Amino acid sequence: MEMESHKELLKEVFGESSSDSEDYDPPNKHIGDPIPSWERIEQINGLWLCKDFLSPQQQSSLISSVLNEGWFAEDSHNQAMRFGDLPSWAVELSNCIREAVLVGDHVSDSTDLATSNGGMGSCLFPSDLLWREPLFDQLIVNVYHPGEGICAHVDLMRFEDGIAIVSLESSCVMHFTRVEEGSDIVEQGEKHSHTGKIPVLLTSGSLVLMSGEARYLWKHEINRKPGVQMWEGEELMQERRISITLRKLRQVE
Ligand SMILES: O=C(O)CCC(=O)C(=O)O
Ligand SMILES: [Fe+2]
Repeated sequence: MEMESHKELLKEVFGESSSDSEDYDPPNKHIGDPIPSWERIEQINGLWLCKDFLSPQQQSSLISSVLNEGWFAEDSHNQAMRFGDLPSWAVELSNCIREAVLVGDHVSDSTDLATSNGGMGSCLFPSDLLWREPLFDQLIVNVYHPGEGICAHVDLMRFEDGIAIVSLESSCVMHFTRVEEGSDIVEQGEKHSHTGKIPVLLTSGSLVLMSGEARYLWKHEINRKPGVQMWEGEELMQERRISITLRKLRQVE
């Protein structure tokens, strides 16, 4: 049933697949099987990645919607921010995110039983965040040209917990570093690189969810300077990258 509703929702959001697309089978996807698979970044509680969130068709349609807004008509414009009522494609994207969490939940529950001790990190997206209305009311679209990235930061406290990032076009590596690196919190056991940076590969169509520790205790950055964007021993090709970040403004008391 849930699978059906997800399918219906995707159809509603991105339209019925056109007849000429019937012979097109996106890689790693089975037709009629849109259940998203969630990957937990094990070193970072509250950080989840859904690599197959958007099909290639959905990605193209989303890129068109974004570019049709006309926000990036001039080359010097590389960021657009919207508050409150979001464009319909962003509302639809939010709905898809909620649905992907609901449908994917079961997958993560079963893996968690085997791989985690049931701590905070095992929760894909806390239900109080998932059911708030609206789920998101702030949107940032970033367009990155080759060489451009974003410095290490924790998102501003004016935003609530629960942040989503959808990636489009060029893949990139986002690095996560603990806030107060070098303080007394030392992980037992497994050692990571001496920099303590955790790399996460963001491919086109992927969705990242950050909540809890991932949102508050880790900085994230994208450094696209030559030689930095390495994945599995290879440097990633850098062309244009578009990201869509969705957040909720904190209520001011
Ligand atoms: O472009 C991205 O993937 C991340 C953007 C981001 O971290 C931000 O706008 O706060
Ligand atoms: Fe950010």
